[in-house]
Amino acid sequence: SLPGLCPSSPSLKPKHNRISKPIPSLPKHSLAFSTQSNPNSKPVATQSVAREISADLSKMNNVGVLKTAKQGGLEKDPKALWRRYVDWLYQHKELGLYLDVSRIGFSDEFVAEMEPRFQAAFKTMEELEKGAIANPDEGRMVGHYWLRNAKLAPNSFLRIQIEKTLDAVCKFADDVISGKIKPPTSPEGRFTQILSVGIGGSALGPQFVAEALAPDNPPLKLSFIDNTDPAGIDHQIAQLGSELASTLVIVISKSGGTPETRNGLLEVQKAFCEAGLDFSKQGVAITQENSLLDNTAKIEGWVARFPMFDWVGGRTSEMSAVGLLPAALQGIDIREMLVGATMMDDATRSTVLRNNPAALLGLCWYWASDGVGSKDMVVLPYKDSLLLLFSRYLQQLVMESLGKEFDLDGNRVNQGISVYGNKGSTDQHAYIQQLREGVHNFFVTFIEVLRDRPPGHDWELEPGVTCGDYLFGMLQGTRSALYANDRESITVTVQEVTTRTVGALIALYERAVGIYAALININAYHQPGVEAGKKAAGEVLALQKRVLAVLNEASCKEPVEPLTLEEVADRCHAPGDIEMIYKIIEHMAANDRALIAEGSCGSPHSLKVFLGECNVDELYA
Ligand SMILES: O=P(O)(O)OC[C@H]1O[C@H](O)[C@H](O)[C@@H](O)[C@@H]1O
Repeated sequence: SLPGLCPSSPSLKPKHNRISKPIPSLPKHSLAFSTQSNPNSKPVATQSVAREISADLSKMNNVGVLKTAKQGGLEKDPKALWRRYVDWLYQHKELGLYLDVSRIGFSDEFVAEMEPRFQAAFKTMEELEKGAIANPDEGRMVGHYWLRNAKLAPNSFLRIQIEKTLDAVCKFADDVISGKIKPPTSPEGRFTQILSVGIGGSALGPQFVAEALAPDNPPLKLSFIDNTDPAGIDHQIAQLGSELASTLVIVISKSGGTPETRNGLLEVQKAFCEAGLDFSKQGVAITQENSLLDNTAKIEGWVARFPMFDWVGGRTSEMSAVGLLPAALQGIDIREMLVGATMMDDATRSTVLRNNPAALLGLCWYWASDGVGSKDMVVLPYKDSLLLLFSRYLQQLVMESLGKEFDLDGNRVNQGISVYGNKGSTDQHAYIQQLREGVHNFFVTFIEVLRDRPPGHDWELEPGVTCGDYLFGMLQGTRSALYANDRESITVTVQEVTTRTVGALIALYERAVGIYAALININAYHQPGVEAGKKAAGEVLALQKRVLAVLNEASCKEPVEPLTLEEVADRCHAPGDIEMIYKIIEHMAANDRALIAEGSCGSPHSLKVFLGECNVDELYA
């Protein structure tokens, strides 16, 4: 065993006189080094051992580069930390964006070991942007970078499509805002509301941009139906009330067939019908050409249709019509958002790690989560308006991209990084307790916005101190408190929340995910796992139809024949699905669509059910 690893060694004596279990004899390549903040802890591996490990590791076949064992705990000497901070600080001068990675403890050896992988990742990115089939599982190109710089597109056809769509979005938004395009009957004589119907990447981008950038009094107010929850849909429609007549409904679905979105559309069309309104005069579709949704909008003569491209994924579609149209209709300068993204794209094309903020993020993620997602990514924007960007939007971007079962070589890797968080300082009053003292299974990303309020609006709530100073203090204090307990963190700083910086932040994380995916050798651009859930949901609905048919038949008998769960399962020829049949009946009974003749859902074996009325047509359907 190596010197210093023996449990009796003073450097490893536990801080609280608890009996420490003897450290098991460790295999040669998985040296465990104390990361306790014990001041006496010293690197226990000598340089020669580290070199030996490093040499052997490079021969090991593994998901990623196993990081060189940590040399002791995290750096705690303030002078050394300051040097590390300055040495690694990334700054994008024009964007006013900083990236601080100094509180992630990667070693120089680790950076050196990773260099070849980063060069390979940069090459992968270069080929992706040139039009390579970067999504091999679906045989698709990956072109979200072209959306903000059409000249990058691999051919003139795509370039023209991108440019034409952007111009069409801008013109349509101008015409709606000016009242040139208006609803047929509305007191205001113009559109005043937008109702976006879409889910996942067809909702999260528009939602976070609206929260981050919409003016307090936008020309059209945006609301969302992003689920197939009847009560949620009713609530959104009720909120619109009579303004339904001046509501532009934008239905967003890349595939054009997502069930939740289709249900939302049908529910909204029903509301229009009940209000005596012609939906086609207020409907807009954003979908792939010739999709079911596109053809519906075409046949029904909706107000407008905008294309989505198969080389843009839902989670990277904010710079397509999906995000640009809702933003433009709220008066947001979408061309500025594209400029910010373009500037960041240029920066994240650098092949020098230290000059590439996305690569620096990838380095931190790999180190902190061992390249296998061993730690979660807690994201804390200390700015209310960035909550959705850094919680639900980033959650989808990271987890739907990286959470994959197989790598590109077909190895089962079950990869991913879990993302959660809301906002600071609010979350300090929720779960920071566990982060500071509990299970150490995360690293933090702080998002800092330097400008607290527009110029001239600041106010001292006590001599020399403003509300924003508290927010600043809370961020810095939490960062220090976590680091003092060996909790690592990254800090992204922007001057203020502007259209340009939001565009840059989107681009930064899109690229970071792409580079990290290359480091761990996975396809970041498909989502096979989502299909499994959709298929299973279809099977439940098919079973529900069979249950209804069986209950209907029993209910048309004279006298009515209430059935037990076993009888329903047998008549559905699905004895193995009795639990799902019970759940279906429970759901129908709760919505007055099945009647309980005997027993209760609390004791399934006692249940006898039938339908309230016999549907003769169904009998012979
Ligand atoms: O835009 P749609 O085709 O309706 O898809 C909406 C969402 O569906 C699935 O959940 C995909 O995993 C998401 O990436 C996508 O954003």
